[in-house]
Amino acid sequence: MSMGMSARLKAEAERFSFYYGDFRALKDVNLPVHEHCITALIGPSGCGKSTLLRSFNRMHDLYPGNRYEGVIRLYPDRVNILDARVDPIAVRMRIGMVFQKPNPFPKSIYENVAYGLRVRGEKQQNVLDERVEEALHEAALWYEVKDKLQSPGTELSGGQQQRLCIARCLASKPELLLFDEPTSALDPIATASIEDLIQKLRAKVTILIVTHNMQQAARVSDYTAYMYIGEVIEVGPTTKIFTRPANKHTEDYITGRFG
Ligand SMILES: Nc1ncnc2c1ncn2[C@@H]1O[C@H](COP(=O)(O)OP(=O)(O)OP(=O)(O)O)[C@@H](O)[C@H]1O
Repeated sequence: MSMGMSARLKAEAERFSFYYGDFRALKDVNLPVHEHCITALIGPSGCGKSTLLRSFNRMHDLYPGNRYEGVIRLYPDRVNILDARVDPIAVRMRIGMVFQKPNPFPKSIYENVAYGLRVRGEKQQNVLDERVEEALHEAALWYEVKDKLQSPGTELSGGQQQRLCIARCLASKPELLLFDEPTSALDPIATASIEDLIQKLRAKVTILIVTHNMQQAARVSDYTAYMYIGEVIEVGPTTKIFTRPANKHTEDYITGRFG
């Protein structure tokens, strides 16, 4: 087993289905998410990768007509985060999300990172300063921004903005981080630095990542789940999925015969 492998679960989807109105976008999905590992969701366009990822922090709650069925369990407390009694805001404190396009708030670098802490009621300046610096270090951005913390976050480069968004998530000390194609808007150099960062982050946090780039999945992830038309067809250690997939469909996709 490689460094990132762990037998412990951080989360899992169990017989999970999702509906946009009458349209069933996910069908009885089972997906283990191992603690301190990187799990990649791959599959052809429209197979449901983003829909599944967004379910993990109840993003679909924001639109009427959307419906979850089944279970998404978070460990160690085994709470079903889809339970109507569970507050989605509380879920999003434990499970952060980084989007495809960097989306810093129109605020200073400092305030972007301090945001989640302020929302939680943190008022002590020294605590805020410390957490902001720590999160910027963890996101490998501190040395680039330490002398301009009051500048607008939106004035950073694309790759820096993405690391700022990662720092914003990390400041709240999430247990699980969701990445939705986090490098698709970035150039190859910024992409490499984000990939490097994601790999380092798994020491602190569990990671679930959607990528349309198979090479990226092969490079960064410990586990890969192959999805097709709303189903998880196969999931396992990345090396196995890419060299000895059990399913013919997975093999055809991996070898580029379709998709
Ligand atoms: N808001 C929505 N309302 C209705 N259907 C939707 C909505 N968003 C997505 N879908 C449908 O759900 C299915 C899954 O879409 P999703 O975006 O999750 O796929 P994906 O694998 O992430 O695709 P891509 O790689 O192209 O981003 C598709 O058939 C899509 O058309």
